[in-house]
Amino acid sequence: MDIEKVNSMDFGEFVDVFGNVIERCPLIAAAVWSQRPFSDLEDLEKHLFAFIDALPQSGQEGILRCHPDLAGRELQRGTLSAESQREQRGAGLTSLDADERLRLAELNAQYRARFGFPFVLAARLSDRAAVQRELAARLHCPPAQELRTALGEVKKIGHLRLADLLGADQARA
Ligand SMILES: NC(=O)N[C@H]1NC(=O)NC1=O
Repeated sequence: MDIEKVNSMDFGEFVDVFGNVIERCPLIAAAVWSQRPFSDLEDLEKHLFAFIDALPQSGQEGILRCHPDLAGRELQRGTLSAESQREQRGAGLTSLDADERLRLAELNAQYRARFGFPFVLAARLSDRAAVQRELAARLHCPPAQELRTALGEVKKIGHLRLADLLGADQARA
């Protein structure tokens, strides 16, 4: 998919295609649509991320709260978004044994109790051992620093999802 195609999308198509670049936050794609035309993929990404950066802390925390836990109940129930399912499977989180699942559930709960939002990590850049290690380490970070780290992970996830969307059609072209 090239940038001309992106710039020619009407609102509905644009939100359909880019609405889950930021997990379960289609409002962000909806907001940047009116900022077309984009000069390239990086420009589109810049607008999406600038929207996140401009939000008050409550909005940024809201974005984090839209993310499902890693190896959490939604994975067990099969109710994840297609993107999240792929990412979590890729990191080996669908094949944890019972002890690993329990340990992650405990750490996820401690993290949520401390910060008030779920632990977010770009699973595609990680694996099951690193997820647990990172979660245990980030549990001890100061809240303001942790909010910045978590939003950085949201952007890494978004960057990879955008690359998938724009790379997929290039392969077909
Ligand atoms: N909690 C969390 O990090 N979830 C996200 N991470 C990722 O790579 N995909 C997700 O849905």
